[in-house]
Amino acid sequence: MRPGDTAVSGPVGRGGLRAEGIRFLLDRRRALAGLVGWSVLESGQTFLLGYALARALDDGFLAGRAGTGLWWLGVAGLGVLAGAYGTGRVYGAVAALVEPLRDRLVTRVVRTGVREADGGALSRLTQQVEIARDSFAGLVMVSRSFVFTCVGALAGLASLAPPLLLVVAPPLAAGVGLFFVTLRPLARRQERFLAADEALAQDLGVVCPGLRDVTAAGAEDRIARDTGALVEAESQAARVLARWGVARVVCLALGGRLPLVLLLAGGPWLLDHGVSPGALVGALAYVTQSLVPALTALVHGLGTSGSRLTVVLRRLTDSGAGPGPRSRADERAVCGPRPPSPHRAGGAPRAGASKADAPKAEAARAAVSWVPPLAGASGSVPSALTLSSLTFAYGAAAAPVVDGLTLDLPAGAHLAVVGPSGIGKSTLTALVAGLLEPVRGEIRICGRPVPGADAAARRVLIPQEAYVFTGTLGENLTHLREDAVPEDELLAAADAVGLLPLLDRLGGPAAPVEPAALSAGERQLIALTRAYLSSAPLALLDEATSHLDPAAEARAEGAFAARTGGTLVVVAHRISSAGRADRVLVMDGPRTTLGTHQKVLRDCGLYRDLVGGWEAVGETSRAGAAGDGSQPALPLGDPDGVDAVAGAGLAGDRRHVVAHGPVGQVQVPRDLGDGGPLGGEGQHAELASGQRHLGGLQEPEAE
Ligand SMILES: Nc1ncnc2c1ncn2[C@@H]1O[C@H](COP(=O)(O)OP(=O)(O)OP(=O)(O)O)[C@@H](O)[C@H]1O
Repeated sequence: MRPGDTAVSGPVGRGGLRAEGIRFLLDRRRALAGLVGWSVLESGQTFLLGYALARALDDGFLAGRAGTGLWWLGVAGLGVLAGAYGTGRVYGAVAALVEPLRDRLVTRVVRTGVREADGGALSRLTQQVEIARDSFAGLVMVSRSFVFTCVGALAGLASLAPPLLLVVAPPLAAGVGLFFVTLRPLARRQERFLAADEALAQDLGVVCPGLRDVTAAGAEDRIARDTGALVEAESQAARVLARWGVARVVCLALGGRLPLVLLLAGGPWLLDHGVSPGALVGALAYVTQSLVPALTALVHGLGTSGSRLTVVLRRLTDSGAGPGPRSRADERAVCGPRPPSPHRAGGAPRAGASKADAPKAEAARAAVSWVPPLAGASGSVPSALTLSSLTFAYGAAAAPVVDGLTLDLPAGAHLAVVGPSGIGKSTLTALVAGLLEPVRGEIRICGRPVPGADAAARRVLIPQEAYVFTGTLGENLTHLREDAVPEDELLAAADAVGLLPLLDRLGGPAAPVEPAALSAGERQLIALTRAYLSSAPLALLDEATSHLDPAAEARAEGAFAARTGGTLVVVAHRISSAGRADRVLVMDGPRTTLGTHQKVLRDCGLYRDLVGGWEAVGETSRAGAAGDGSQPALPLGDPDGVDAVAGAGLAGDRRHVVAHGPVGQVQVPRDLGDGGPLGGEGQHAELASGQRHLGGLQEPEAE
């Protein structure tokens, strides 16, 4: 390493950066001299371009001496060859300047990376070093090219005819001057834009992988607000930058186009005042072939590479070369300081949560706070859930999945949604959760519209795939609560939902949880208990108990149904869920049937098919009652109402979830009672294949 290559230590400000840059260049005087030498050869080519063209016309072709004209053109050709050779050597000289810069920066970041033992930071920083090298090389090339092109062209103009210099030089100087005046404010705006872009990229890097969790936690409004603010900030920075970008156009027009216009418009006058036609053509060649391209490269190159280099160098030299931005920001050399993430404001990652999970967990942490049911004008308590002519389709030309659905659920109601697979049950819950917007109609939870400012606080959606993060069990369970949850409340919730055995086994609320070490059913129990503990009055269970055994499912649903002030909507995974609900909504394409289990059983053929057939009611009911004796059967034919079915479980269900008729064209025997004539293994297999057509209403797992 050379003496001047010692790594810089400590933060370096703007002034320090400039001084260090000058020192760096002074240390490389030889490389700079080589660069100048080869650039002179290049500028000789520029000089010859217009001069030889003027001579070829004036002394050759216009004077009737074609040989002389061709000779001068040959000279111009040789100039091009010499210039090309010079350009080739220029690259070598630029490399002699750029590579030491790269080595120096790499040394610095490797030291930092090794010291901090952070491989990721090291990789990002070395990537930024490459960006710095490329930007520096670009900067050297365009500024050098502009200077030597100007020297060659202006010398050529002066030697052809001094009036030409007077026409071209002033507007060129004005354009270049304006460019340098606007360079600093423009670079600052560019930096601001890059910083805003980086902040947005970092925010999206946290939010996007956790979108499912954000949705599950009902944090959409908050995330949309926070990320939206960053989008708006970037948009604002881009607009300001674009306004300043207009200055570049003015520079180019002034320095490049105006000389051309003046030469053409003033052509007759110039010709009358001693400028030869060849000299005028030579001047036009200088402007169009040399000055305009060089000025354009300078304006675009210096504007972009310059500010990029400044930003990257500051990032690399400031504060011991911190790790810098990730993701998209690295690719774009977007460096600026990282603003605090709005999602982290006021909330450090929970103790025990892994680094990887913390952002997800924070993103998912929704402000689900209790919103008391609003009293109407009359003082009456509004319905827990109201759907008015709700209509939704997945596309403008698509058939509606939900069509004119009207529904009113009082607080404390327990609704089961059933229907064939793909009929729209999850779509309905997504609409109620505010994840989809209706095409027509209205949704209200506790009297307030969905979507709406605080809609997410009034419902909690538990999807089939349960979200559990690395942390303590207690952190997982209280994730949706803003306030501290007393341990006895937590234990009571765990007991109600059926989590207590797992809680004991893991070692209590303070025990660490490793999501991958839990079964799918255990994860569902944790998610269910978390939702149970949340303050949201409406719980939406979208096949959220699919991995639980029937008894555990019954217990969890029962807990939600009994939750104080709680209203429950269950997309039924098993038909037994419908039996436990006080209302059943059967979705059958655009047709829907709503009522108590008994009423729907009477009125809806599809529901009868789903539960085993109206005709088989008495028989199956009896068979169910004689099942394992531990749980009452689904009372298909019992007109006394739904109360009797609470807790309907395995034995009854297994007899009833037998479809015949139109559902999925499944032809399954009606009676598969244990010990019956069709109760062998082969029939179980047949039933299992039939289940897949039963619209999410599945038979309990085969024993
Ligand atoms: N994002 C989407 N874009 C377009 N169509 C969709 C989308 N999501 C669902 N659908 C369609 O909407 C219909 C209803 O789907 P949905 O998931 O609501 O049914 P489901 O009753 O919940 O089904 P399952 O019981 O199998 O979960 C289906 O035909 C499905 O293909």
